[in-house]
Amino acid sequence: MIGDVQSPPSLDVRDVRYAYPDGHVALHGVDLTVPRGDRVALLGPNGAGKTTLVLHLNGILVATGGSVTVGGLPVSQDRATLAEIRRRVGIVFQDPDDQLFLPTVAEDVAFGPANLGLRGAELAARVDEALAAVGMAEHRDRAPHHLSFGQRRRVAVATVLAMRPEILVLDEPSSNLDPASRRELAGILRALPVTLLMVTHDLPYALELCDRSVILDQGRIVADGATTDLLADSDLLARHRLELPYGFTVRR
Ligand SMILES: Nc1ncnc2c1ncn2[C@@H]1O[C@H](COP(=O)(O)OP(=O)(O)OP(=O)(O)O)[C@@H](O)[C@H]1O
Repeated sequence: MIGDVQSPPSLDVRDVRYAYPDGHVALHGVDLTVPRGDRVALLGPNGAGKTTLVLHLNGILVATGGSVTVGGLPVSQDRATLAEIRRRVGIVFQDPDDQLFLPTVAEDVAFGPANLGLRGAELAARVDEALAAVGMAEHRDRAPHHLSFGQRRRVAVATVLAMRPEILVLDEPSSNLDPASRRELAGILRALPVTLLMVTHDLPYALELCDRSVILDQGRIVADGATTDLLADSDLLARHRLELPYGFTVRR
């Protein structure tokens, strides 16, 4: 998708630094801009700082230095701002069960927008729209714990979409999915009219969904470019402990 140059970027991370309370420095000055409508993969080996960075995007962690701006609004700990930032940044965590806790799918999807004050027909329309976007409309009255893992992941995506986020952040969206569910989710994600930042170790998934990728390693962005170029660079991948599946090659 082509970035919208008229509006502020969905995400603007400037020189973000973060040290955990034990003194471990996890981010050493990260810069990342994601224009509205783009899909970007965030790659990197275990311990690179990907989760730490994601937790800065909606103010769960507070940077030791630098700034994060979402759709032009700076992340801050001010209550009203933080509530708006959390609406704008929809994070889908790896385990859908962290996001589903109500008796029915529809109630789980309604939870966020109801907290924003939506009621009645407006709320119902929001729920229908989000469930339709992930192909789960027919399951609206089922119990989330009766669904398959792949279906629960889709519902978790719907809970976030129902907030009409500025940016959808997905943590390992393809993990634990069988090949058909993985492919179906890719189709769903590709069709969403939303800015997307996808954290993944699944390099073919990054290639399939994101024109652009960034590689984070030891708390620093070490590459930022076309996914095809990055994945075709075997030296770059090896330097940062990234591996394509056996037999999978990428040509520029
Ligand atoms: N609560 C914590 N206290 C101290 N250090 C931490 C804490 N959480 C993470 N770290 C350290 O910060 C660094 C970055 O961790 P992070 O979880 O952000 O990496 P990641 O790229 O998400 O890794 P993975 O791919 O394994 O999920 C690691 O060195 C990790 O050990």
